[in-house]
Amino acid sequence: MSGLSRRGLFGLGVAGVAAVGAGAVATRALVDEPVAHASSTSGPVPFYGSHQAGITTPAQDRLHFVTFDVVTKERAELVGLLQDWTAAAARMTQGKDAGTFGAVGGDPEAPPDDTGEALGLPPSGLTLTIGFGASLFDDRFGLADRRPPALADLPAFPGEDLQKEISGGDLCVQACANDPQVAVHAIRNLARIGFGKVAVRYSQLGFGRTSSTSRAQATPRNLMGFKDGTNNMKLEDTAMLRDYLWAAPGDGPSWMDGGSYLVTRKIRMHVETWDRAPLAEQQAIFGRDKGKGAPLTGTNEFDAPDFAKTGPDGTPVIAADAHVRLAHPSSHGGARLLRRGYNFVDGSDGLGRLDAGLFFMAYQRDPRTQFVPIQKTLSAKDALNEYIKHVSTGLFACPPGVVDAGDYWGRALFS
Ligand SMILES: C=CC1=C(C)c2cc3[nH]c(cc4nc(cc5[nH]c(cc1n2)c(C)c5CCC(=O)O)C(CCC(=O)O)=C4C)c(C)c3C=C
Ligand SMILES: [Fe+2]
Repeated sequence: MSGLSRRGLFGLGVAGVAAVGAGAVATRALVDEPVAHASSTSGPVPFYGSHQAGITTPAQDRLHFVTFDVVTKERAELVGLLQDWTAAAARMTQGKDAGTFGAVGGDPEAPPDDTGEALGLPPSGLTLTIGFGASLFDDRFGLADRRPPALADLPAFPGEDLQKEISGGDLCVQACANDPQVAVHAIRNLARIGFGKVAVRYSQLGFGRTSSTSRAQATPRNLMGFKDGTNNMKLEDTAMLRDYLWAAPGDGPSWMDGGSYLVTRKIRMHVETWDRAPLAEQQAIFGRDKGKGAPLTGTNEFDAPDFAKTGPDGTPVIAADAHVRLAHPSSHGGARLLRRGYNFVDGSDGLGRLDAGLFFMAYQRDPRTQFVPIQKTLSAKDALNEYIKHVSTGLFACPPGVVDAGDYWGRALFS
């Protein structure tokens, strides 16, 4: 038993118990799961599927995001690591220890193959999602001709103040869960397994998802107090996901078919300044009401904004520099993003200010026609710019899902 699950069966839910008890049979059933989500906040999310979990999966409450630099020069070692990581990820997402012996089941004279801090905790909706950064496609691993055109470096945007030490990375892993200890445990164990082959470049903790990715979820609030994610792309929007989320055959190299591109931006908020801005100004900046999240031209949260509507003075009710006007698909030829960001507070900055903001994450089919034009517009015109600063950036090609236990993260890229 200890080799199968050191965390026990409680909280696993029906699918999790089946996975623990029935091995390969249960795994096969998980492959057919149409949408990767847990039946409860503590249950398991299926790991295997044609797309990676953690993208359309209803956004969990907690994030531990990490990027790694690959330090080995051997392609075979990198492939071996991806295989080992995949096996550990398949286990941990189902509430098992990272390795088959576990935190306490192995040789007492050897380091345990799991660090142990998730012992007794349920799977908590853990998803692990991998991405490959542009730097992986340099001359080290023979991948230069496999770099997707959509993984083009992001241009510089006005006003950003990017810190190299917390930007980029050869690989990224997004761990999302409804228990922060479960997300941290997963990243820590991947880093442990990668010792000598990869080195952590930076990591970011997040809390309080700032987007809904399913219509079944209530819209959460960001640290500016506004509902965030109202007009996000959601897993129920099947046609939009096809057009704006998943890389399709013919888009680029076939190894990315069924994958998606992740843009990350750590965005510091000047919360103390924001908190001194009048309510009317805050609402004008977003173009939405702070209470219900309704557009300033409507009454309810999901009313469509009317950008043509003018007030008694003849000026637009939703201002020309309002965030939702500038980011709206109608300003970008229909382009959309699947936003999946998290709030962060990294303590204080030594100057009496909270080091707080939004760890923005957005998945898309092609950043060149989605994130880049939207951010170009926002960086040039958004009234919100007075209160925010982009301090880190990342762009990653997230391959399609791992289909079964014989497959591994990025297999099509290396074969
Ligand atoms: C380049 C993309 C975007 C960045 C960067 C960004 C930063 C950012 N956004 C908020 C808060 C809100 N954003 C909202 C909507 C919204 N934002 C983007 C894109 C970026 N935001 C899009 C595409 C949209 C949807 C626009 C639409 O279709 O109406 C909203 C409104 C509610 C909602 O629909 O989610 C809020 C609030 C912050 C605080 C921020 C940087 C710190
Ligand atoms: Fe936004």
